[in-house]
Amino acid sequence: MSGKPRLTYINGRGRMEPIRWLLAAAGVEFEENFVETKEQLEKLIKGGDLLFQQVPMVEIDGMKMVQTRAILCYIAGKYNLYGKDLKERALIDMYVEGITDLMQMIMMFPFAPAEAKPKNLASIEEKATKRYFPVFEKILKQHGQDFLVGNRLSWADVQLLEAILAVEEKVPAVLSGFPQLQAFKTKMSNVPTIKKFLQPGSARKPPPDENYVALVMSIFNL
Ligand SMILES: N[C@@H](CCC(=O)N[C@@H](CSCc1ccccc1I)C(=O)NCC(=O)O)C(=O)O
Repeated sequence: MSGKPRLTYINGRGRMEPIRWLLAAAGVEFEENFVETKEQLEKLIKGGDLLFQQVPMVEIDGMKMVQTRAILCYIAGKYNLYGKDLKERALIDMYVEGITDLMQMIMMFPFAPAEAKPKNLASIEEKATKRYFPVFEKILKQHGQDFLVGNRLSWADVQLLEAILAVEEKVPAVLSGFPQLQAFKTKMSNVPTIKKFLQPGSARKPPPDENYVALVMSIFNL
């Protein structure tokens, strides 16, 4: 037993990627157990470790945690990335939930039929530039700190950086109208633990491709 958290999921972003980001930002090394076939998933289910017969599952502090948000909340609390008090935690929850709504669109994009993809991409760009990014541009301008909440790194900063990079993979110029977010991206990308995660060879997973889509479809009933 290494003592490190152990992540069970497919070798791809999916629902586990925000967990990888948060652990990496916290400077926590982790192990990965990749589910590669439907049979492996069924074996895990039979083994009784998956509370709702689903992954992600993270083994941490003697627990076999499931449910992505529950896992993220536990990690944020454990590694002091969840604010200094209830009100800061409330802000972090609001920001993270909003960003998660945007990330859900991105997470499901690869599975849309080809004819729907142009419309879905336009919708991602529309929501990013008209609903979500303007909110964080204003917060950063008004807050006058490097971080979204308080004056230190939190889960919200990590989730926003992940979302900025994910949208830029589809819409490279998406930050052209958001100078505060451009500065935020540069500063957050240079936080040592995040900078290390952004280096090639880290546990960060690549953008979804057709192999990833085939893998997910072969294992899960999407
Ligand atoms: N509420 C749960 C949902 C977990 C979930 O849907 N897990 C899927 C794998 S992620 C699937 C996935 C992978 C990539 C992109 C989108 C999606 I959805 C699963 O185990 N399905 C098996 C089953 O439900 O029987 C969470 O947040 O963790």
